[in-house]
Amino acid sequence: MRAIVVVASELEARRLSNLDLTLYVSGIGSVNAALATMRAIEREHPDLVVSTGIGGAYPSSGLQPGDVAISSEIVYGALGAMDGARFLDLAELGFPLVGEMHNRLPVWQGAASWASRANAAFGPLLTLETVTGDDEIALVLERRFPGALTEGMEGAGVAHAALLAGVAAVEVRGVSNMVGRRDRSSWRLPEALDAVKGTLARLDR
Ligand SMILES: O=C(O)c1cccc(C(=O)CC[C@H]2O[C@@H](n3cnc4c(=O)[nH]cnc43)[C@H](O)[C@@H]2O)c1
Repeated sequence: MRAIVVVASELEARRLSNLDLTLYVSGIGSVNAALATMRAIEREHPDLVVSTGIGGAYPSSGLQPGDVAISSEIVYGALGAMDGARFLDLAELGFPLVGEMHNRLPVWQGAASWASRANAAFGPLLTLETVTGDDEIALVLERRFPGALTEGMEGAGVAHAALLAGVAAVEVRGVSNMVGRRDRSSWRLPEALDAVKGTLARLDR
């Protein structure tokens, strides 16, 4: 199986080097991620695209900085409409995203066994356009998507482009911070990326 890896930043790519995996740097956000994935697929013809990097863990996930989460599904967490305080997702609005799919995008069938082999948490991973910086909004997102483990800004873009190209995708987030009130001094980038590196090394190819 030929796998390629998409990360948002050069900093992440540097820390994940020496893995014998082809790395693409997309830039921040789901649009950058989708465009970079599309180009990478045209060039490399992979069987699997792995979206990875640092991410924030939701308080109810039980995860801590330095832990890793692998996606059971990749979710556009804010694509929809607000009706007062109620979030209406694309299904409720009646707008399919791709085929019959709405906010939740499927992942590679090997994701669960990879998570168990790598001792990583396994569950829904959210994609947002904004880093959540408030405890109340973190709670709102947890209620909107029960069981969500982490948030990042690229996974759904990668999964969306891969889905359109007929290629499998999976997201892997190393927890750098807890989702909630912004406290940049508590972010643990090296620990998160070293944990991602260990997880990528356990990918069966
Ligand atoms: O606020 C800052 O000072 C700051 C400094 C460096 C980086 C940032 C980012 O916002 C990085 C966004 C980047 O990292 C991923 N990420 C990491 N944690 C989270 C999160 O809690 N929520 C959403 N995204 C997160 C994301 O995928 C981006 O690639 C800020």
